[in-house]
Amino acid sequence: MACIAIAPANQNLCSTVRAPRLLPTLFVIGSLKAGSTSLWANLVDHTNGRITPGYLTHKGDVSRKEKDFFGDPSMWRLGRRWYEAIWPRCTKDDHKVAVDATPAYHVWYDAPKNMATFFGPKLPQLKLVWMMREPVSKFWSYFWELKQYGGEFQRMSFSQFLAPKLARAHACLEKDPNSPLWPPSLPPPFESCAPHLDHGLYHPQLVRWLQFFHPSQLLIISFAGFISQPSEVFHDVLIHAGLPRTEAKGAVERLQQAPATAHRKKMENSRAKGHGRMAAKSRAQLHEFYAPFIERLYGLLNDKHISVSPCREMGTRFLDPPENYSASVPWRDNANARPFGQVRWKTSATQFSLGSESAHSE
Ligand SMILES: Nc1ncnc2c1ncn2[C@@H]1O[C@H](COP(=O)(O)OS(=O)(=O)O)[C@@H](OP(=O)(O)O)[C@H]1O
Repeated sequence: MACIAIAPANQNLCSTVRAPRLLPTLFVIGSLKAGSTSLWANLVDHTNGRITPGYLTHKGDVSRKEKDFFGDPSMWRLGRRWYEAIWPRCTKDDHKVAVDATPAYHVWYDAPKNMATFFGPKLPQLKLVWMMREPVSKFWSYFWELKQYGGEFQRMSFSQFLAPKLARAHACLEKDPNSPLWPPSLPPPFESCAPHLDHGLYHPQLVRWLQFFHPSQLLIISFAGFISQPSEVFHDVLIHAGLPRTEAKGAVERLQQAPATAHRKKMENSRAKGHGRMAAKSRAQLHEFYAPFIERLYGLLNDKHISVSPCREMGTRFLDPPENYSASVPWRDNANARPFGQVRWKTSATQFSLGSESAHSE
């Protein structure tokens, strides 16, 4: 566990209003479709109440986990009092840690700035967790999530969904090959250059977060590592949140002993399972699109010495596509944990080693 910086003993952040509230110090800021529901459920289910999710808002069930406040401008407008009121009251000897797990935060350009405004000099006390998944399978997962919402996405095939977005992004890259393509609000001609695709552009997003947060406040989680070593990742997150080692150990034991219930399965939160796999051509196009951004991200993580959990994936190419890649099936081995310098991205359809295409492709 030596690669995870040990957080100072947990300090509560109580708001200054007359009936002070226990404000969150732990934030899961990303990524959409990268296991955040599962991690969040482990945090609130297996820490004996030590990690607390706060109250429901008008957004219903999902708001136990996701408060949305610092990202979505319509939520930010609700104001400080509104946010404070959705957390439990502070008690004298309260050792709880409140968690706001909003995986869309990393996509909102103003989220880190809003946090800085809200927390002021206490900002350095916050701990951020960012789960990162190889962006092509993440994009596929998000497509099936969008289909749940009905509307225009309901009738769309994956290639109909993808083609105009890629065309738009490539047009922007032709104008400037170094365009970050994010945020969507870049000035013309780079406005909305990569709709939906921009969720996987971790590099420019991380640059933005580092304008407000010290690298040691961040813990990146490898999605592949989360699946293969859930206990180790859980332990790292608890230590990052400031829990003492003895408590973290107890929580990990409870997680390991927990039965595989329907609740746990539900918390995996899959919409993509049962929908086959992405067509080889789309997959190759997406890999080609994301490859340079992922290279830049590896460079930034290494330059800033940002912790990655599980430890064995630190300094590795943990976001590369695995061999025998299938977008619909998360991999469970350690194929990705290769040293950072070793380039593995392959960018044309013919270079992929592909199994036979699923009958349900798209
Ligand atoms: N333990 C475990 N094993 C394998 N896969 C897992 C696990 N936990 C979460 N997942 C996968 O993570 C995807 C859901 O991520 P999120 O909960 O972050 O989604 S959301 O953004 O909050 O909607 C969703 O991915 P897809 O199945 O590809 O859609 C889940 O299957």
